[in-house]
Amino acid sequence: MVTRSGFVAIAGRPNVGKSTLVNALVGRKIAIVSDKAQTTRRAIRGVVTHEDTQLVLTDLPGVQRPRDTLTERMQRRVEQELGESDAALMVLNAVEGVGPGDRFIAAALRGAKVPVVVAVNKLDRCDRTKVVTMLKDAEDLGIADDIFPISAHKGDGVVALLEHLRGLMPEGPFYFSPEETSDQAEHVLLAELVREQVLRRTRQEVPHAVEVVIDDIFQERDDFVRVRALMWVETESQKGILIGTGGKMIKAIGTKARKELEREMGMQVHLDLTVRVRHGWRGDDRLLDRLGIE
Ligand SMILES: Nc1nc2c(ncn2[C@@H]2O[C@H](COP(=O)(O)OP(=O)(O)OP(=O)(O)O)[C@@H](O)[C@H]2O)c(=O)[nH]1
Repeated sequence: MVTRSGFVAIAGRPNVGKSTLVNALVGRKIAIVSDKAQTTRRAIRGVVTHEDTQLVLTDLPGVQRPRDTLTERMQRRVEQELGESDAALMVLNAVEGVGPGDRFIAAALRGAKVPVVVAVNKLDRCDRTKVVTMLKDAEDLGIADDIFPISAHKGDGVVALLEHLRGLMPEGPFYFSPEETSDQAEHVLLAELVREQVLRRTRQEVPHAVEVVIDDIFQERDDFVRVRALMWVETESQKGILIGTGGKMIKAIGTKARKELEREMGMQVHLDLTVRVRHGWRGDDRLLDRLGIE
């Protein structure tokens, strides 16, 4: 059998629904979903294998103007990923319309030497007039001939998009065995599941100041595993918020995160959460390396 395989770099402003789309394409919970901007700090991949074609999806962090060390590193990663991809998929949010952020990303994609596809997402929240305007605006970005109206949330239009992307992949051997849906180390996925619960429960600067690292996974029995996770924050006050009055917050995060881990790992989980303060970790290259953030 002649197989096709390739990498699809997914770009788009924070919150347009990239993670939801990756999940819809892969059909499994891979990328974390949150209504807070910039959830995805690392490039998270999902793998879709269908018949003779394999797509490796790279869920890129939002392309943004560099603000601090971490964001500059993100930017470098975005450019590197585009250079190593076979197609780029830009996601737009039809509810918010095309804005300066989208044009900034479009400009970055214009230099890409691979086919660019645009997905206009969240159509379930738009009326007909808005959809027509949005498709026109998407076309006016001038980066893609192929524009797909979709609802990643409901799954509408996702199959057509997937079929189109499959057609863009060059001939080549599969990168992953057909059963694999993600190349992430298990601990990265588990850490993201814990962090998702932090994002859901905290406000303002706290969500983005928190990084979760899985410190230890100890399989005690076939059906029981102990997971130790460290939550790094930048200040004592953030630590206080995460722990909460009488430990209420950390308990709530831990309970929900444990259930998510149990679902992911398919066994009983004991989750041990510790909060640690690391002042200014965003600017610390050594710590970023340890956390696996490039
Ligand atoms: N109504 C509707 N909501 C959607 C759709 N797709 C995503 N959302 C919602 O939009 C929000 C952001 O979705 P994400 O998938 O986290 O967005 P993202 O682009 O990955 O965001 P970052 O990772 O933060 O850059 C979530 O609340 C999703 O449930 C859609 O098709 N329709």
